[in-house]
Amino acid sequence: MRLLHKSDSSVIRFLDSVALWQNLIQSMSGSSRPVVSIPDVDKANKVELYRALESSLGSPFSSQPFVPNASPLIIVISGPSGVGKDAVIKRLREVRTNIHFVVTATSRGMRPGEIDGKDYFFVSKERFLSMIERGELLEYALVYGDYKGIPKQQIRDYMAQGCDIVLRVDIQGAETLRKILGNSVVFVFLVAESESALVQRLIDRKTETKESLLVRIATAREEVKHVKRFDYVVVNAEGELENSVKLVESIIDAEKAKVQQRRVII
Ligand SMILES: Nc1ncnc2c1ncn2[C@@H]1O[C@H](COP(=O)(O)OP(=O)(O)OP(=O)(O)O)[C@@H](O)[C@H]1O
Repeated sequence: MRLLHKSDSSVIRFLDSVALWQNLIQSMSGSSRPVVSIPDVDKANKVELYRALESSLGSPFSSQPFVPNASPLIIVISGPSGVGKDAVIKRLREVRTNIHFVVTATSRGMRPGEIDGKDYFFVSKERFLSMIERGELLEYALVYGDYKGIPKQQIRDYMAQGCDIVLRVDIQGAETLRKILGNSVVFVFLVAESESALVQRLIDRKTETKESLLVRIATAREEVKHVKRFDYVVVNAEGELENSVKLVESIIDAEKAKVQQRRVII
């Protein structure tokens, strides 16, 4: 007597399934349908064989996709100041079509060079307050005296067109969205390879005063502790922007290949 190997059991399973199919075909040919002879695979042409298999199984082979199209995703990108959120999103939008980057509404005045509807939707404070009252915003915050918020309708409109949605929020915004949307959206934390790299990037950007540099770096120290509440972390290492974008693309692709898709209702 010989012990059954794993490979033996897979052969048996395969033979079982062949037998099952044979039984099925036999039981089908027992019905009123005429018995169809299937030509030999090495002799028949493809169409002939296809038709014969179809007739034997009793119904035309369906061209319907086995799996429905993946639902549109909402991807929330967050991370400390200066880590490269804007840079990653800008590149992502260049390399990937069918993505809509949500334009935030703000009550602050337009700065020179800014374009309404592209950089922000600029609205009056009164209009912003009425948007809050009517529940038109997914999330909003008062930042240094100005309101900023995410308009729901924009997300709905683009999702209805089949677009994936990218939201860029600070860590607090991500926490709020997690509370509102739970696991129905994907949370990506962008981080530099080290604190030192992050500080150098902020210095190189030349947009900050020494005071604001201190605030941003001290805040970043606290913010990196929040990484555990995110679904994915992407290290945007110095000079490796393309790799970071590729990783975000892979995250989107993997999410779309999930059997249990995230379903979001805004
Ligand atoms: N992988 C990278 N390597 C080198 N420089 C980078 C990389 N990613 C982004 N940068 C640069 O770092 C600086 C900060 O990036 P960016 O403005 O995109 O950060 P941010 O996270 O959007 O910051 P904030 O939250 O303050 O708006 C920019 O000058 C950007 O060009």
